[in-house]
Amino acid sequence: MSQPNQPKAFPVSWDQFHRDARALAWRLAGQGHWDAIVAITRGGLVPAAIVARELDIRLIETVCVASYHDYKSQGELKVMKGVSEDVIKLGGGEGAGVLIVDDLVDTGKTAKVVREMMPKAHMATVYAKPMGRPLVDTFITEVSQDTWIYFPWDMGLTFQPPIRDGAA
Ligand SMILES: O=P(O)(O)OC[C@H]1O[C@H](OP(=O)(O)OP(=O)(O)O)[C@H](O)[C@@H]1O
Ligand code: HPA
Ligand SMILES: [Mg+2]
Repeated sequence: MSQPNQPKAFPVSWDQFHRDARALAWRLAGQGHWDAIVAITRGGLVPAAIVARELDIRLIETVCVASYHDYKSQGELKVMKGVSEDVIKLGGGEGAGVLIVDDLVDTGKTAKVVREMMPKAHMATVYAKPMGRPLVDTFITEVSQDTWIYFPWDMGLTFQPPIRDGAA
């Protein structure tokens, strides 16, 4: 289940993800008001929907970034769609009043590219690893750098052999 270069696994159920994303919304609610959310696709779409519902934010934009092209290694980072100028200018420019949402920050590469587009925006993720943590303003749970987070939309139920049959 773990990635070859990340020996520890942190599987997250839908239930757990919903709880953690809602906890993120609670934390954000005490920190101000946002005019819009920019969701970093695709992983950021799910927490963005939950945070938008909790904070009653109706203006949702996407920034389409892909950094991992397979399940084994980090590929080139590609920005496939940027953020509209209208959203960047909302709170006076440079992303002021904008909340950027992603599922997690790992190396921080994705967050860095998006932050450069909106230096005054607030960056929020549900999970964070130590390398990327300095790039995030608000997050809920930190896991170690050698942990791979398994999101519920990437998983399915599988049969588990009984322990007495030799399961590890
Ligand atoms: O901090 P980093 O090392 O840049 O990694 C974090 C990013 O990697 C994953 O996205 P990915 O590009 O795999 O695409 P996805 O959201 O479509 O799964 C994750 O959803 C973050 O956006
Ligand atoms: O730990 C992770 N889990 C899922 N996707 C990711 N993309 C970067 N790091 C991770
Ligand atoms: Mg992503």
